[in-house]
Amino acid sequence: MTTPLLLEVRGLSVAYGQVEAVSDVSIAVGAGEIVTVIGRNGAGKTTLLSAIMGILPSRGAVRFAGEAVAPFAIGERVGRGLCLVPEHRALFGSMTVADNLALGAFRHGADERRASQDEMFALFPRLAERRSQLAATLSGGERQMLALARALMGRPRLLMLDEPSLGLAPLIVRDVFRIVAELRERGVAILLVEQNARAALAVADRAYVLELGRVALEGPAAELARDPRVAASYLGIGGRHRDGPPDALNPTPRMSYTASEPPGAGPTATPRPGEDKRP
Ligand SMILES: Nc1ncnc2c1ncn2[C@@H]1O[C@H](COP(=O)(O)OP(=O)(O)OP(=O)(O)O)[C@@H](O)[C@H]1O
Repeated sequence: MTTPLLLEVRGLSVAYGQVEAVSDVSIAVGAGEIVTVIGRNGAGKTTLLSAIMGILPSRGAVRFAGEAVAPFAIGERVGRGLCLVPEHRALFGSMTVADNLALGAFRHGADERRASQDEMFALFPRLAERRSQLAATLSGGERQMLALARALMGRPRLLMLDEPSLGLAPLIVRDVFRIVAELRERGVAILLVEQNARAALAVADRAYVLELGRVALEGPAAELARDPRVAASYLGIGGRHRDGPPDALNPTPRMSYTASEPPGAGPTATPRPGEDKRP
């Protein structure tokens, strides 16, 4: 990766009681990058984002913009430019679109808030048309747009999106991913967690495949999209459907690129503990 690292996660593990949902996960997001983490239901994607945000306790190291974030509570992480749009979108249904947006910039002064709102209404014209409408009455796609816009009101440096395509019609999904690509152009880095592997790999620069809480594959998104195991297990191409066995990429050798290797260097193995590194 040539861009400076914005987010660096090293050896992150998260347990619910005795059950480890995320195990020794290392991922990185460079400034201005879109990085996606794809995986099936229960792979640990939401848990990973929650731990990075400080919502869940974890072991391992998380650095954001060169600083270890462990001492910072959620609000302080937000203040530093780290923002999460959760899967359930967490809007205030009985408040208007405009008021939901204002909440996203509650730390900013009135002038900055107004400027951010104007910017959001330019980026999301449907929200501008519905500025006085209650959030509860919006369509699913509009709710997702509002959740995105509200997060952007805080002017994040890294936006973490948990399944933004969930429950949306294909045309709306296309709109959401178009906005995600546009955010990169505006300098916002994106960590995108998705089950919709096809759309996520199409928009992302780099990708990680999470299986049973572990990184099974990583590399440039375009290369992973061509990887026959990803195609078979996550894109429904070549025989095996994405609803196949839960650990579909294993027991084949775990292939990956590490963040320090140049893109295009070809797949390398990410060994599990006690497993040999294979070519
Ligand atoms: N609060 C909790 N208590 C106990 N186990 C949990 C809790 N939340 C999640 N888990 C378990 O942790 C594992 C990872 O869940 P997680 O929600 O992170 O997966 P996910 O990849 O985001 O799945 P999905 O795509 O369905 O949202 C699952 O086995 C899940 O059942």
